[in-house]
Parts: sequence; structure tokens; C-alpha cells
Amino acid sequence: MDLMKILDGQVALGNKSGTKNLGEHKFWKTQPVPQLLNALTGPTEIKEGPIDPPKTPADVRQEPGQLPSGFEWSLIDITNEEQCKEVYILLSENYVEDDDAMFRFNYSKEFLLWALTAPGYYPDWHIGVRVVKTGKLVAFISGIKVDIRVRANTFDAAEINFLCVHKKLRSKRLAPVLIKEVTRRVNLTNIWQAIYTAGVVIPTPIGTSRYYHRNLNPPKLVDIGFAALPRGMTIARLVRQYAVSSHPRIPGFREMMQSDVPQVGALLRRYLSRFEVTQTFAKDEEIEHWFLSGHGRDVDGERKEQVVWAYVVEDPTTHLVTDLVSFYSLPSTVMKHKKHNLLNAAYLFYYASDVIFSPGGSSDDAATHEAKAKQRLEERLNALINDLLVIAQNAGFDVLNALTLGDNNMFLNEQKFGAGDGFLVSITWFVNWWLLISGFLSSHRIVS
Ligand SMILES: CCCCCCCCCCCCCC(=O)SCCNC(=O)CCNC(=O)[C@H](O)C(C)(C)COP(=O)(O)OP(=O)(O)OC[C@H]1O[C@@H](n2cnc3c(N)ncnc32)[C@H](O)[C@@H]1OP(=O)(O)O
Repeated sequence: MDLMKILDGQVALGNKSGTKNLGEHKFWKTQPVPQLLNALTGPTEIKEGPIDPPKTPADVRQEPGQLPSGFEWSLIDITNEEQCKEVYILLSENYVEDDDAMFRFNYSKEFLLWALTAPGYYPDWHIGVRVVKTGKLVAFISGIKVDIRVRANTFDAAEINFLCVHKKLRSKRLAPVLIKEVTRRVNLTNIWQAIYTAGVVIPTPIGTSRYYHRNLNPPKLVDIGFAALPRGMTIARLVRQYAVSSHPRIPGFREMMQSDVPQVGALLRRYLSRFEVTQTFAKDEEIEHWFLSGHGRDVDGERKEQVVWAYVVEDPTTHLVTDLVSFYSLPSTVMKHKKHNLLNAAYLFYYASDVIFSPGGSSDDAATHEAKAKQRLEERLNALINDLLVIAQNAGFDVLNALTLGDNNMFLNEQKFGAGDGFLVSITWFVNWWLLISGFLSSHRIVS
């Protein structure tokens, strides 16, 4: 993981938008978040524990916050095809772009439905703002409920995502109004923590993660400016360099099925127990949602895009599920390009392997046992990602993106991922703990 540098009250993340004088946060400095550490002038340590005195939903204002005149709140029913399409259009025209305005996220309607209807979601955390006169949707913010474990503590939290204000309404302080409104609705359910990620630094990050990109379609990525053609290199050589085999190699590697849900749940929970901060996925219905729903199908003649792709390894002898590996599909619009209008990007999602838990030799001391387990895991993850690349390429993806978190450093270099210019900052809110969590946000481009 890349740690951000905190220097003289400036946080430098290496990308243009990531640098801001931290004293300037008019909104965030009023909020119950840990304020930024400053080695020279401010606090240098944040103590674990509640920031605000504990409250109850009875202490929360019952009415929505005040919007500027001419605008009104509008609850979005994301399961309603028309309303989902309105959010899709707002985001596809106004959501996250890279610094050079070459690429913009193009979340599909199916993706939005998948991401916002996870088990336990609250429909009234899907909040829109419309122009009163025309009814046009011009802003959005959303949350879902997630269970988070930080070391030994597990608690309910909101995961906030898809904050978006129409380009024509930017810099009018609408974002703080949206954030306060989602906070109010979350608090009404007696939840007081939230997690979210951003491509900018706001008080206070608990971790920074860098995007890495595995090129699967060199001619296109070079053509659209996502990847550079290194000096002295030809496209043909680049194609050879990034070629992947045509079939998965691990015996028993196959698409995940409904009947795998209990085993995958047990495997993933065990694997994630090794980390200090994770979503718990305590219920099998969550496993089913996150790994099996959103599969592409034709409904009433309309093609539904496949969102999540999950694969398992079924041991050919025992028939037990030993491994999981997955990605989700999140295309980006390629702006201002004559030939290509879409970058088909796959994003590495969760993976797990039981090789880390295999018993070692009886004579091994603890350190040897751990070193051997780590090596087994490294070999296995490389094999799994190698097979996932085959799936992604055969399905027509141009690139597989991954972050520098979890066990990803065990395979990023070997599987030929290149460092990107995008960073993801993970942030907690009202939270007692420093958290690290992965999210759905990136800005991107391969820089090395
Ligand atoms: C317990 C429950 C709690 C629940 C809530 C938890 C918190 C959730 C927090 C949200 C998690 C979202 C997770 C995602 O979805 S991250 C994705 C964010 N979306 C985009 O980047 C899409 C393109 N950009 C836009 O639509 C707008 O630029 C947005 C809407 C981002 C800001 O609109 P605009 O540009 O017109 O600005 P303003 O004049 O209204 O407001 C300026 C204030 O807003 C602060 N700002 C700017 N960007 C972000 C950002 N990404 N997270 C938090 N704060 C942000 C900024 O520092 C400034 O405050 P301060 O610096 O002066 O103090």
C-alpha cells in the first residue's frame, strides 16, 4: 500500500486533484470526522473511540434539510426501470472523470441495481435532487448498510457512494447538503458510522490505494491513450507481451453456482478474518447477492449486462470449493475519440483461497510454517489471477484493474499489472477507528 505523505499541512497523492491545503475544508472541518493530522502544527495522533457523544434517532431532525430554492428532494426507487435510467444518465454524463477528461465512469443500470440493493439496504438512502420546474434529476447520493469488522469490533455502517452533482451546478455547496441529508437518514436508523472512498483527499483518510491495470487489449489501450507505447516498442511486441492463454489452467476452475454459496461464504469469511478491516459478509444471502446476482440475461427482448463474474475451484477429488476469484464490469466512456467510445474495464473483486490454511509439516516452527503458507498463497493467487485474466479476455474486457490492497501485492507484478495514475482514498466518518476498505471508485491510466 502506498502511504500518503503528509507534509506541512499538504497531502500529496501524486495526482493533480489530490493536493489541497488541508486548512481550507469549510464543510469538513465542521463535521465529526477525525481532523487531519499535521506533524508540525496539529494533533499527531488520533485516539480510537467515539468522536461525538452517543445519540439516538430521537435526537435526529425529522425533516429533510433545506435545498436552494428551485430544487426539491426526490426519493429514487432504483428498482424502477425509469428512475434507475435517470440515475444512469446523470452519472454517465456527470460522474467521475480522470484529470485530463479522457475517461468517465459509465456504470450500467444493472450495476446500479446490484450495488444499491444489497441485502438490508434502505430504499430511502437513495436520494435524488430535482429541478422543481422540470423534474430533471440533477444530483444524487446513496448509501447501503454494511457490517464492518475492525479488528475485534463488528458494527453496522453505511457505505456511501455515487455522490454526483450535475456539472452545471458545481461549486455551489450542494454536495454538503446532500451529505448532511444522507447522514440524517442514516442516523434515523440508529447507524452512526460510514465508510466511503474518494479520488480526492478530505479529512481524514485511513488509507490510500493505488490503481494497477493489466492490459488485455494493447492496440486499443494505446489508441485511446489509456496506455503509452514505450519507446522502442511495437504494438506487435506489446501484444505478445500481454498475451494470455486461451483456457484456464487450474484443474476444477469453473463458474460459481448457486449451490456453492454456503462453501464460498465460509471460505471468504475465513480468508477475510486474516485482515484487520473487512466487510463481514455474515449472511449467505449477501454472498449470493454480491457474487451471483446481476448475471446477464435477456428480459423481454432487452439484453441485461452481466455485472459480476465469480469463479471457484472445485477440488476434482473432494469436490470441495477451495478457491474463489471474481471481478465486476465497470466500463468507462472514452471521451472525444473517433473510433472507440467505451473502455471495457473489469475490476478485481473478492478472492479467497484455503491454501493459506493448509497444515504445514509437523516439524516446522511457527515462522517456517507462516513463510511456507505465504509462499503457497502467492503461487495460488498467481494461478487464480492468471485464469481470471483468461476469463476476462475471452469475455472481451480491455483491461483488468486492481488496487494495492489485500494480498494483491503478491501477484500484481508477476501478472503484468502496470501502475496507474489513479489513487483511491478510504475514509471513515464519525468513526472510532482508522479503517481501510476497498471501494468502487477510480481514476485511471497506466503510467508505468
Ligand atoms: C453516519 C452516516 C454518515 C453518512 C455520510 C458519510 C460521508 C459521505 C461523504 C461522501 C462520500 C462520497 C463517496 C463518493 O461517491 S466519491 C465520488 C464523488 N463524485 C464525483 O467525483 C463525481 C464528479 N463530481 C461531482 O459530482 C462533484 O464535484 C461533487 C458532488 C463530488 C462535489 O460537488 P461540487 O464539486 O459541486 O462541490 P460543492 O461546492 O457542492 O461542495 C464542496 C465541498 O464538498 C467536498 N467534496 C468534494 N468532493 C467530495 C467527495 N468526493 N466526497 C466528499 N466530499 C467531497 C469538498 O471537499 C468541499 O468541502 P470542504 O473541502 O469545503 O469542506
